[in-house]
Amino acid sequence: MADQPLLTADDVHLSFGETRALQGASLHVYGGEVLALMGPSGSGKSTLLHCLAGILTPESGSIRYGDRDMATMSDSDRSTLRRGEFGFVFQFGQLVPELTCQENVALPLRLAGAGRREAHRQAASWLDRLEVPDVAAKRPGQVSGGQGQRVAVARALVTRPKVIFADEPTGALDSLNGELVMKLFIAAAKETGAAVVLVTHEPRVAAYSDREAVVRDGRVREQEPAR
Ligand SMILES: Nc1ncnc2c1ncn2[C@@H]1O[C@H](COP(=O)(O)OP(=O)(O)OP(=O)(O)O)[C@@H](O)[C@H]1O
Repeated sequence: MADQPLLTADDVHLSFGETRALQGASLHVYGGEVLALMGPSGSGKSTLLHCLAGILTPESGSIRYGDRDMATMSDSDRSTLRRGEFGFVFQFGQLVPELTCQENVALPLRLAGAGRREAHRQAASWLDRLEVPDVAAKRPGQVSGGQGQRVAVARALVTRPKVIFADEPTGALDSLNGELVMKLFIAAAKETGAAVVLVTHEPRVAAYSDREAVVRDGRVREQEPAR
């Protein structure tokens, strides 16, 4: 694991109207680790994940990626960062319904400039690793929730991102496939030095992580990294 954090949240505050979702949340995420964000429903886990990913901007406090302050980046720099260096597995609406599952997985590579043939070859290989090669030609509406979730995981990993953000990535999966997805996240962290930040309610899933951080009332209590 790297010495310097890859991502740092420092005293982050964010409200939705009267709801104070984050009230001084601080967190460090290191390259090469799988970090599980746990905590009660409504405690601010997803909001924190969205702030770390540069999707939401805190009202106060800072989010740094390496030595860059996300708040001072332009919208277009933030989207370039998200597209080029981050991978996402979110609960809802992540696959493009008009594209086949293989085209969905190939899409981030195509957006990054890869040729069609190469993008499709890599997409097929990731669908194999996620053990859903048979859904390649189907559209997301024609596959089960669990298959769709594995396609979304393949799409997040295909570009070998530096940070993978996952919100309940195993929620629609049975325990065997949940385990498969967690092992692929761990492999991504260990092979490429990626950081994996995942929100989960399941202690069984968190048990695969290197470290846990508990979010409660918009604040974080994080385990010390093992050194
Ligand atoms: N877009 C929004 N508009 C209004 N309130 C929101 C919005 N997003 C989150 N909230 C509120 O902010 C608080 C924190 O929500 P958040 O989704 O971060 O919690 P969570 O810990 O991820 O919850 P869960 O485990 O149930 O997914 C909650 O009270 C929630 O209702």
